[in-house]
Amino acid sequence: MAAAHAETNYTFRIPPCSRVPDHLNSSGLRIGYSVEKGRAVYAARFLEPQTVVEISPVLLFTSTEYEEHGRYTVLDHYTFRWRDGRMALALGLGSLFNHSQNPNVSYTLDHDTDSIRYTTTRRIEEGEELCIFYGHKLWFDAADSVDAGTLSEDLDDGWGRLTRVHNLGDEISGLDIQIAKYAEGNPQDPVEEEDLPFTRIKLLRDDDEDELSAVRTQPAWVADVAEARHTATMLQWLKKSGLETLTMSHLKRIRKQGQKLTVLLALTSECPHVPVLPDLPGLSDPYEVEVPSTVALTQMSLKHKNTFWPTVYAPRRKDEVEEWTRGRVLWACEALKRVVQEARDAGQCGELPIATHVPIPYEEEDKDAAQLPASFVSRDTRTSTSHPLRHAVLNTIRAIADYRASPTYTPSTPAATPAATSVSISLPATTGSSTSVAMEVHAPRNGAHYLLTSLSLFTTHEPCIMCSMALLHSRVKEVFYLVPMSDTGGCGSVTCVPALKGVNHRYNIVRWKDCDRDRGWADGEGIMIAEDTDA
Ligand SMILES: C[S@@+](CC[C@H](N)C(=O)[O-])C[C@H]1O[C@@H](n2cnc3c(N)ncnc32)[C@H](O)[C@@H]1O
Repeated sequence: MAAAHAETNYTFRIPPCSRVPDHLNSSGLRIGYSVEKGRAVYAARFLEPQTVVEISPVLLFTSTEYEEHGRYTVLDHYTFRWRDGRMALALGLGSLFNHSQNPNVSYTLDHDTDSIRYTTTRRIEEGEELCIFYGHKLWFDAADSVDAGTLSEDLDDGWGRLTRVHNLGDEISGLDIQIAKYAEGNPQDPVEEEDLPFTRIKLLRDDDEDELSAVRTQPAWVADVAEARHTATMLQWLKKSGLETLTMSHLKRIRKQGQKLTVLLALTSECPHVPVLPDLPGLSDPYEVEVPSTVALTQMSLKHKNTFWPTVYAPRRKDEVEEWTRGRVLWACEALKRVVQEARDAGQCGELPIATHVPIPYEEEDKDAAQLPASFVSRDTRTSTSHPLRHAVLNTIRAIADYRASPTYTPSTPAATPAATSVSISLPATTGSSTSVAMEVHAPRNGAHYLLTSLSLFTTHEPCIMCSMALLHSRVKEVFYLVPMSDTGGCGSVTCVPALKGVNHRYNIVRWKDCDRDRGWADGEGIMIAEDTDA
């Protein structure tokens, strides 16, 4: 929704409240009146998130008709850019949704049925106004946003301003709405489970660290104490020394190996220099050992971690849900947007419109563990390579393994570069020419580690059973997908591979909401494939 032309030469008046009809649609929306905005759509009752609240048929104008007439009329405040340069006027309630910087309704242009579908993006209370997002370049002073004018002038934030909104195939998608929503506010703020744009099908089980190879460690300073009676003195000294920090709270202070007692002094990351110790008989010089980076969540993980250093055991409460912050949700929305773009491009090049993306992890802990200085994007290349196994997921797994395992590869940008730098890496042709690596160099790569441990994989379509199994073997941390594949999916539809009995690894599965075939907004993204395709 946006005025197509800034130079409209008529006066638009906000209709007076006496003109508001008594109207209630079957989803519980009514027309009301707001002094600043004119007519508006309100919730007559509580509405669940992801509810389709209105489907408006549209009246279409040809581009000539619109250019010659429509744009000089009040229609210019109400029309949406449709296909082939046509303009659409939403009938029903569709034309009465006002604009908000924090919309609670997303909309999808349905070119097959010539209609626009409006869906709530969050829980809406009775009496609340329902608003959509018109774009950043507004032609009026928005009542609920002081920043809107500044944005339209100064900020190219990916919406591409109004013209982008109007371009064919670039309609405001559900993802754009979500990105705009989570870009606002404090990135540290937690997001309620029900407000997340996705559903977590399978949470990471606490046995994710059950393998010894998955234990993440870091160096720490320790010292041996010759006599047991001196450990208490050392602990008292430590408290006063300033070496102890909260980040050590998952580690016990003393390790006993046979008769040998060792005291944990400090994490090397927090105390780069050799600590100066008190003058105590039999105390060794400080030396470094590897200690676990995190608390032990399971008994098995505790056993493994204790082989490095005695660790605190803190199992999660049953059904405890991992918390998501606004920043992390934004990270996920942007990663998904990237993968949708890649799939759409692939489709336009004659490939199946399926793509995968492994971004640099959001959490610092995962960043450290994964040591992935590059984000990886792959598309399905079965068509161009005439190879049945060139699925997007397999191409990504292959690309990351090749990149990490190659002993000869040296990033063209030195690893010591202080700021993140984008460079391109050529990958072996066997993965298909479409695998690209957007490399942001932050750290030296880990040449020995070819798995996807600690990494999140985003994919447009639910992976097939083969790919779901490959992801399991690759030890991926979590898989996000947009389109469920009811006939072929191995992450919840036909079967749930990581939940099968006997598998030696489990990963989280996260499914985007409202993306069902023929119903959800993903349907309008140009990436739909036959349901019996293995994605
Ligand atoms: C599609 S119409 C929405 C319905 C309109 N309020 C009416 O009464 O017909 C778009 C117009 O509504 C008004 N409008 C929409 N959102 C607004 C907002 N946040 N603040 C002020 N006016 C708004 C602007 O005048 C805009 O040109």
